[in-house]
Amino acid sequence: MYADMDAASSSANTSEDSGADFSVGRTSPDGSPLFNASYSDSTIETRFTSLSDLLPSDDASFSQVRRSNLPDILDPTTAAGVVIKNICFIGAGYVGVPTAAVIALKNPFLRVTVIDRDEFRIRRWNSAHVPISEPGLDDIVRLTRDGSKACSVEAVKSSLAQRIGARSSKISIPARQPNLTFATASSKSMAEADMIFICVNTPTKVTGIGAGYATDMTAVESVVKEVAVNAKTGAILVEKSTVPCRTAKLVQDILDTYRPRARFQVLSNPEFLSEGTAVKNLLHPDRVIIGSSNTIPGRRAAAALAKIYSTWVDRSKILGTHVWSSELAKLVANAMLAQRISSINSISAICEGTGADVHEVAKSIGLDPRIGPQFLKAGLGFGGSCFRKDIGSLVYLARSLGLHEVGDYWNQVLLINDLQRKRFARKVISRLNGTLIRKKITLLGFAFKKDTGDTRESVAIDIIRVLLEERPAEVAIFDPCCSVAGIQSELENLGGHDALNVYADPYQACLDADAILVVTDWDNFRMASTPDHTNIKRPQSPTDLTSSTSTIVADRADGFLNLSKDQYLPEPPCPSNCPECAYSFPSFNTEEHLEWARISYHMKKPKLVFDGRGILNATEMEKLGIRVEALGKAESGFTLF
Ligand SMILES: NC(=O)c1ccc[n+]([C@@H]2O[C@H](COP(=O)([O-])OP(=O)(O)OC[C@H]3O[C@@H](n4cnc5c(N)ncnc54)[C@H](O)[C@@H]3O)[C@@H](O)[C@H]2O)c1
Ligand SMILES: O=c1ccn([C@@H]2O[C@H](COP(=O)(O)OP(=O)(O)O[C@H]3O[C@H](CO)[C@@H](O)[C@H](O)[C@H]3O)[C@@H](O)[C@H]2O)c(=O)[nH]1
Repeated sequence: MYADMDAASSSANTSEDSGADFSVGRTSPDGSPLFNASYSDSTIETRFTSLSDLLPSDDASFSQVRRSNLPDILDPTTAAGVVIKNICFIGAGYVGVPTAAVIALKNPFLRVTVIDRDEFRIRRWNSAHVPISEPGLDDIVRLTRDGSKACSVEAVKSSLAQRIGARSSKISIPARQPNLTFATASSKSMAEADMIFICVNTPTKVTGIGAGYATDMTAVESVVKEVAVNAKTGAILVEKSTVPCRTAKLVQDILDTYRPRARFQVLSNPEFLSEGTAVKNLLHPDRVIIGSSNTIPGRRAAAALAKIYSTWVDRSKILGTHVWSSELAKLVANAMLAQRISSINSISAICEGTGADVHEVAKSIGLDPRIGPQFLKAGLGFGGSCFRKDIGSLVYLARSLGLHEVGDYWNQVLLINDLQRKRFARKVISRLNGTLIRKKITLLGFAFKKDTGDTRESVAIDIIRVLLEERPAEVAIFDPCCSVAGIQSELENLGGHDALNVYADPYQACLDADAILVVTDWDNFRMASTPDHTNIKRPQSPTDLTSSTSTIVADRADGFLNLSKDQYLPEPPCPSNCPECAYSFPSFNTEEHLEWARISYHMKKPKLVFDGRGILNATEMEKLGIRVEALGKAESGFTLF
């Protein structure tokens, strides 16, 4: 797979490179010539002859002035004269909309427009059926998209009132004008924008040079061309998407090619939010990184962006860097986080062979402040749309620079992640006596992590693939947040299979299961924190699947806004034939815990539950007759002493 990469740096004049379809061109680390219509193939060849071509020093537009002589981006005077009134976000996805909505919320005098070519997505953002399930997001979208009514709230309950020292028992909140719009029409929104955020997807290439590792820049390239044609001169382009290091040069090259006389500034402002906590992360970021060129206009553009963030982010958390550092920092942040997960997962395999408990090991090492407790949760490994692709991009970058050992080092993080899923699936098969024929296996969870309905790079798919090879009678799937139709469409990647069934009810999914696999760390799948087995209502008959469950307090992001429900304006009405109104979502109340006693009653012996996320208390489950097998703990029956 990598053989082509070295060849590419010395001989780019291949059939892939010379074709007009840029989607299959090299994208990292220095793909800009391939995206620049003005370069001939011979130009490309000259530019790829040595490693020094890949280094920033050759790039005048990004390194004109020594950094020490540049104005401070946090100094409000640096942005003087840069007027930002209209902002356009391109890409109405998991990053584009939460970021746009929070910027709109905190900057009521800015007009924010989110555009996307996906009409279905835009229609849903303009409806009561927002397409992304993210705690707190629907509140912010409603407030910024629809505006709000004036109202008063009880001061005693309001942290806002406490902060402003209000004496009255009520404080008045004025009406708010809408300042967030969703649209498919792109050229007008781009033409009006003073600042344009690129938030489109940057997946891994699936074919061509670097397939499986390099970033597919098709969407970025396409929107930058549109921006070049439509944007007003002086507009600031912000890379919000995660992109390979030196993409800003690629962007600048495209702009120069299509609008040679216009002047644009290109910034890098990577996003670090995690799904499930996106609103929380955006409202309280650890840091905001703004990368710019080493030029005065570059720093002024960075200062203008810093000013927008500083309406709610402490200036000490806003860091100005060179654009290459900012682009690379995003890949490195994800690689370091994922590396911790693979490191602890590699230890989980050792634990299984030695009798140590990986959770005890993780806790023990996490107490060392130099190591810290975060991202040491052993289990099925990382899924999601980011970690795999971003490490792939880093591996590709290193190998393209001839740093093969460095590439191999980071690639090992991916290999350990794959291994963990395989080990889990093999463990299930082995515990079920090596055969799944005539057996029902239930997967609890399909989303790549809790508190999201996102199924991209779901761990579940890989596990199901292995299970299906053993020809089970049924693989049943339940997730509290993913729609049945959404899971079914993901399963189509497996080529469709009669044995696969998606349930909207967890108890139906678990009925008569030979084994249950906990695949996502949903809090609902944990046992209630104070289990009292004497009080657990046992079903009277195997068909009694109706009893209610205990309640947990969900860690939701609501309340961030100090909002009274009286403030909301009515949501846009749905047409009578609204397809989303007919969508089937799980009937399960997402603020309830599963009743494991009830599940146990309906399971087949030996009542095996495989805990892929380390969220179940094996001792408590044993009281219900359930045997829990987990990654990172000694094999059942293993005794050292
Ligand atoms: N999802 C996350 O948690 C997260 C966090 C940080 C960074 N990122 C990065 O942000 C970027 C976007 O990720 P996402 O999860 O929001 O992706 P997404 O798939 O949810 O959204 C991307 C959107 O871009 C739209 N799009 C693609 N090409 C377009 C075009 N030519 N014109 C208009 N719209 C177009 C798509 O229709 C889609 O709605 C990626 O680079 C990703 O790596 C994602
Ligand atoms: O100790 C841990 C922590 C996480 N995970 C798994 O790792 C994956 C990713 O989790 P998380 O990082 O919480 O979610 P993401 O939404 O993928 O966020 C990551 O990817 C984003 C996209 O680039 C970045 O912005 C975030 O900073 C980065 O945390 C999930 O499958 C988790 O189950 C573990 O297995 N063990």
